[in-house]
Amino acid sequence: MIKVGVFGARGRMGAEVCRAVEAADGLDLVAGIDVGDDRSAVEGAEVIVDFTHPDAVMDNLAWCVEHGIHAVVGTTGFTDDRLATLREQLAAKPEVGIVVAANFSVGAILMMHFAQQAAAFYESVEVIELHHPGKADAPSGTASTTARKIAEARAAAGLAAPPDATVQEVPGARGAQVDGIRVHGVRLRGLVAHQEVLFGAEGETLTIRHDSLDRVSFMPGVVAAVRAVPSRPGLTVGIESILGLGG
Ligand SMILES: NC(=O)C1=CN([C@@H]2O[C@H](COP(=O)(O)OP(=O)(O)OC[C@H]3O[C@@H](n4cnc5c(N)ncnc54)[C@H](OP(=O)(O)O)[C@@H]3O)[C@@H](O)[C@H]2O)C=CC1
Ligand SMILES: O=C(O)C1=N[C@H](C(=O)O)C[C@H](O)C1
Repeated sequence: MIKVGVFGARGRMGAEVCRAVEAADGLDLVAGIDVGDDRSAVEGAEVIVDFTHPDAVMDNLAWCVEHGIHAVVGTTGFTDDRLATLREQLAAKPEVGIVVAANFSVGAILMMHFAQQAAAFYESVEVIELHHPGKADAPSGTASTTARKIAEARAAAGLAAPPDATVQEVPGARGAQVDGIRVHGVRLRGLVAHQEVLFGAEGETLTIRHDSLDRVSFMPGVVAAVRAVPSRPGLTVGIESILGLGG
């Protein structure tokens, strides 16, 4: 049995993770805590799952590493600087593993993988992410990750910047840019988590779309990461390698 604790247990994702851990063979939910709760409740855990807030997650992870507890992290907000900080902290505790992933749904991971493959073949590309209005951040972690993967693939293929007249009568009308890729965010009651990647070339377009219609879609990836992390010391970014997709 792997003993699991959950940070953010009363949140949208944390509550779903508690249910998934309780239902999963070989996992034992030690405790779920939220804002204001004492972390000592999860001290018996071997793995912590964190779905909290970008402002809280680094402190939570420093605590996990200090206590020698592995972590599976879905909370967004991971810049290169934050990942470098985690690597430094883990260097002092080489037996500890942390898996950080912007998205745990298998479909979203495939969507990013397919987008990366398509990127070299299209002059134009834009990313549209669509989420529930309670989302803490914009653009989504998934959209930023997708844009970075596309930018890397374009650079490797020697593509120039996408064509763009950059006319914006209203600032923001053309969205944000992540590594030179346009990213647009929609917040709409009724949505959960959705993304389209639009590619264009002379006379054709290709749209890759993924929809998480329910937060259960993230659970197989979370459970797989919880099972994998005790045998993966150090930092793992993304769950592609856990799912056997490489990366
Ligand atoms: N990687 C993935 O596949 C996915 C990632 N996410 C990400 O997960 C994060 C959470 O999303 P979501 O569940 O919708 O958000 P919610 O706001 O519903 O839940 C977050 C919970 O964490 C609590 N919390 C905040 N700080 C702490 C802390 N220091 N210790 C313990 N609990 C804390 C919040 O309490 P309070 O409300 O009192 O502040 C809240 O209950 C976001 O960054 C989101 O982008 C979401 C879906 C999938
Ligand atoms: O906040 C959310 O809901 C989600 N957050 C993650 C992100 O920012 O990419 C994953 C998914 O999009 C849902």
